[in-house]
Amino acid sequence: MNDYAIDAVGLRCAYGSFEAVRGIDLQVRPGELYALLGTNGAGKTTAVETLEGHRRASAGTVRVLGLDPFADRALLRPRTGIMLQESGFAGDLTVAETLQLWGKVTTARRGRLDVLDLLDLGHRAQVAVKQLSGGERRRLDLALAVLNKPEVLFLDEPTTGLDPESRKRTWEVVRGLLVEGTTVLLTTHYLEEAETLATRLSIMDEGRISVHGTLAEVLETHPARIAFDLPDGIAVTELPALPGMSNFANRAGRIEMNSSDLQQDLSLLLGWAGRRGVDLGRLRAHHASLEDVFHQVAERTGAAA
Ligand SMILES: Nc1ncnc2c1ncn2[C@@H]1O[C@H](COP(=O)(O)OP(=O)(O)OP(=O)(O)O)[C@@H](O)[C@H]1O
Repeated sequence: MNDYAIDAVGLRCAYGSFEAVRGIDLQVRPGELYALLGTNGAGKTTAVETLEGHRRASAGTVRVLGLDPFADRALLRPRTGIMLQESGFAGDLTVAETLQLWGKVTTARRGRLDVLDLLDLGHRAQVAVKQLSGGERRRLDLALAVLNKPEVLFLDEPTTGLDPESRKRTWEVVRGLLVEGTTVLLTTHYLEEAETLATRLSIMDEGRISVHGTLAEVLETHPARIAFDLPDGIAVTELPALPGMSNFANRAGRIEMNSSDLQQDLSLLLGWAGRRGVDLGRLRAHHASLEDVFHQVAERTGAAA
């Protein structure tokens, strides 16, 4: 017995001879939001579907609230909420009817229309599902997923296709659930979403977890970046030696480099530019962002973001 709400060790999932998930460890603590990021086809959905109990792991152990999600599905399902990428609503039912139907299926404890108000859908309760906008459908998806006040909520790309306002509304709802103690496993392609909501995160690539930790831990392990335009009349060989520099590149006069000591390298560079009286055009210097880390993971295997 352990204290994790979700605990996967050495998880592997295969489609025939193709192994989509190649031995991942994933531990999510109660009440935290864990974001699973990854390149296209990295295996996120496959991993999450296994945690949801939709498919059996080909190797490794998986526990959700201490139960095996595949073998103990009947016990576990009422305690979890699942928002899939694609939902299959009956378009002719109204929003309220859809909610009532789903409430019966999941023996929802909440099971009433207040969840619609929570997601700003109260005024659409009597509208047929097929008449909802894309964003409203997504919000209805979330309403159904949280209807039974789940202890563990799986959100697979919950805000894809939503406008910024609806996305923020969704984040507020998710934050509210976290305050109530719900554990959330989120997959998303929006890095900002993970930065905003996640306690911890990991980045998957080709079936494996490449990077994991809190946002600060993930960023700490990656170098800062410096970029500027090579001043007119200056040769690359004249630039000062920077002790923390690596991955130096000259892209048609745009100089880019990593720096393991941003403050020191930047002060050396600016000191040199001052003495030479040259302008470092479009100078940019910044600590690693989640986007930088993501691109480095993707570049390692040439995967698309
Ligand atoms: N039913 C299936 N049969 C065979 N291969 C599959 C099946 N479903 C997914 N795959 C393959 O498994 C790999 C992982 O897919 P998965 O959908 O889990 O990745 P993902 O990280 O969720 O991708 P995306 O972010 O693009 O949705 C991909 O190479 C995909 O083509």
